[in-house]
Amino acid sequence: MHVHLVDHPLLAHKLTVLRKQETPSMIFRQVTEELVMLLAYEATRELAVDDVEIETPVTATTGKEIARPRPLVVPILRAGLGMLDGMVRMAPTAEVGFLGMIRDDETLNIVTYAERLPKDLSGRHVFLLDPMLATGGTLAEAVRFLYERNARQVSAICLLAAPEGIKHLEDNLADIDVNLYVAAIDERLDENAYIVPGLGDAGDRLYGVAD
Ligand SMILES: O=P(O)(O)OC[C@H]1O[C@H](OP(=O)(O)OP(=O)(O)O)[C@H](O)[C@@H]1O
Ligand SMILES: O=c1cc[nH]c(=O)[nH]1
Ligand SMILES: [Mg+2]
Repeated sequence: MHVHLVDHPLLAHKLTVLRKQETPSMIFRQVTEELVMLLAYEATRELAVDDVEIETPVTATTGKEIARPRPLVVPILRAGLGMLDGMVRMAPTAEVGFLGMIRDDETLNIVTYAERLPKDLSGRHVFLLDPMLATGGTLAEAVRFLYERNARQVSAICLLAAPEGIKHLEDNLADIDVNLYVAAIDERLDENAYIVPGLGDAGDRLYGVAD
């Protein structure tokens, strides 16, 4: 796995807004989108492009377009949904698939409760979106799911990661080539497997407290 810690003053500032407990959901959603746009700029650096012949008002020339097959963006519901709009604004030719996964906060077991993805992901660059990489259980399952559908170019974009989660991915996805883009790697997990200092429950902060 290749870990890309994207170190930039704008990311650091916006992440601090998300961390503050008094930041309301409306601002949290807006700033999440902005953060994703900045991370997407780095995460899409290796996207393939094709030459395309175009006419400017002045002359004929050769431009570039994102190559086909189209990239696939996959937010992991629920919290990953908060990252979707920012990502597709940056990658306008991308298609979107969905994975619904929830971590049982007591057992830490991962349940996949929804899936809407192409059956065959051969040749596609897939971008997984999830703000939080805590134990790494969710992301490891999501990457494995994509791999089993023949995805061989997988990039995961997360806002925050815990060192324990990165280690879990390294240990469990040693056979898969994954690029991980994060805005910060925090100190550790607490006894409830929440990221410290973190930002709390990303899904709840985006959308309100779930039952
Ligand atoms: O690395 P892990 O220990 O697996 O934890 C991270 C997962 O927890 C959060 O989702 P959650 O399960 O709370 O679902 P939600 O998005 O519906 O709130 C987060 O968005 C990740 O998907
Ligand atoms: O800190 C954490 C850990 C898991 N899920 C979250 O939303 N936040
Ligand atoms: Mg949650």
